Amino acid sequence: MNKDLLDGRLLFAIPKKGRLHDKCLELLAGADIQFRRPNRLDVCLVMNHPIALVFLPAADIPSFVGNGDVDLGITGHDVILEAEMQDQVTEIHRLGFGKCALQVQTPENGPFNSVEDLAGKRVVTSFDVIAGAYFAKIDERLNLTGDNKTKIQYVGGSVEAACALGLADGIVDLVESGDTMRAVGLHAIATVLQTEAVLIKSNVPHRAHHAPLIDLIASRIAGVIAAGKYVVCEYNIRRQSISEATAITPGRRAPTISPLEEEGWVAVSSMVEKKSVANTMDQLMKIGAEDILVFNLDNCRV
Ligand SMILES: Nc1ncnc2c1ncn2[C@@H]1O[C@H](COP(=O)(O)OP(=O)(O)OP(=O)(O)O)[C@@H](O)[C@H]1O
Ligand SMILES: O=P(O)(O)OC[C@H]1O[C@H](OP(=O)(O)OP(=O)(O)O)[C@H](O)[C@@H]1O
Ligand SMILES: [Mg+2]
Repeated sequence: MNKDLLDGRLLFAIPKKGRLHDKCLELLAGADIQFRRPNRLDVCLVMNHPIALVFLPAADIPSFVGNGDVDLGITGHDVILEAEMQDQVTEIHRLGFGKCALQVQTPENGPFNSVEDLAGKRVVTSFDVIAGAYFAKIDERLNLTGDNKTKIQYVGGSVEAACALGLADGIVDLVESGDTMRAVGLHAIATVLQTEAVLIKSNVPHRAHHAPLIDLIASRIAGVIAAGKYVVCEYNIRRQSISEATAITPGRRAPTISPLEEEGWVAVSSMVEKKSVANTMDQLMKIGAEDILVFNLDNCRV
């Protein structure tokens, strides 16, 4: 692509593959950021905004954003810390996907069942910066020095194979469902950190002229995230039960309450967190609510 085509455009980095890629495409669609990505091209122009999307490995995005090579990006909180870019980028929003934990794992029936047991031994990981700092503190606490310190070795992937191959006494790797860990006979002995996908912007000042567009994208993305988190719950209830109903469905500011044509009855409409809606409906039934309806949100600004 001709570099002039990118002039003046806000550069937005998106994971090109892996666990975060599909969710990012959904977010872009929800935020009405329209583009066509020609086969195998990693840079493409957005049709309805002065933006270019740059598709990069998730682990490279923190340094691209932190160094000001691109303005905005989506990646994991974990890889920002691993790239030591937390002071060069600002996390604008947590995005609610890519949630997992970075955990210290050892063979289930082995001799190392705490990080103190494992300290001084061989640890294999793709997160050698984070794991190195983590074990350095433990080594210091246990007065392990020189050759007795924990030996951290970097591998680029398939970390979980290291113990079975006899290359490691323990690993530090991501765990979501725990299926991978259990499948290879490992168990978690400590959690180093929790992570999820985040929207980040560069702290490099020469990109500041893009601030209004960054605010617009951030607000649209926040709307898409909130729309996935909430549903609208509507129901009818007797007027005398309004205060109980309001306690169960307080809404974000307050529920909308409108009179029904039938004397003594009102209709209530309120946003409710998706994850607790079944429980909310049970409670509404108990106070006599009728015709309880739940609607998904396509998009919102809240
Ligand atoms: N199992 C998982 N569940 C949830 N989020 C995850 C999981 N694995 C990784 N992530 C998140 O996604 C980010 C990118 O990891 P991912 O493994 O998808 O990228 P990749 O290694 O570039 O891709 P691939 O594994 O396909 O080569 C991680 O830094 C982490 O934030
Ligand atoms: O707890 P789980 O739900 O099993 O998820 C954890 C697995 O997901 C990631 O691997 P990924 O699929 O990205 O493969 P990779 O090891 O090749 O990066 C991570 O490295 C773990 O291996
Ligand atoms: Mg991976």
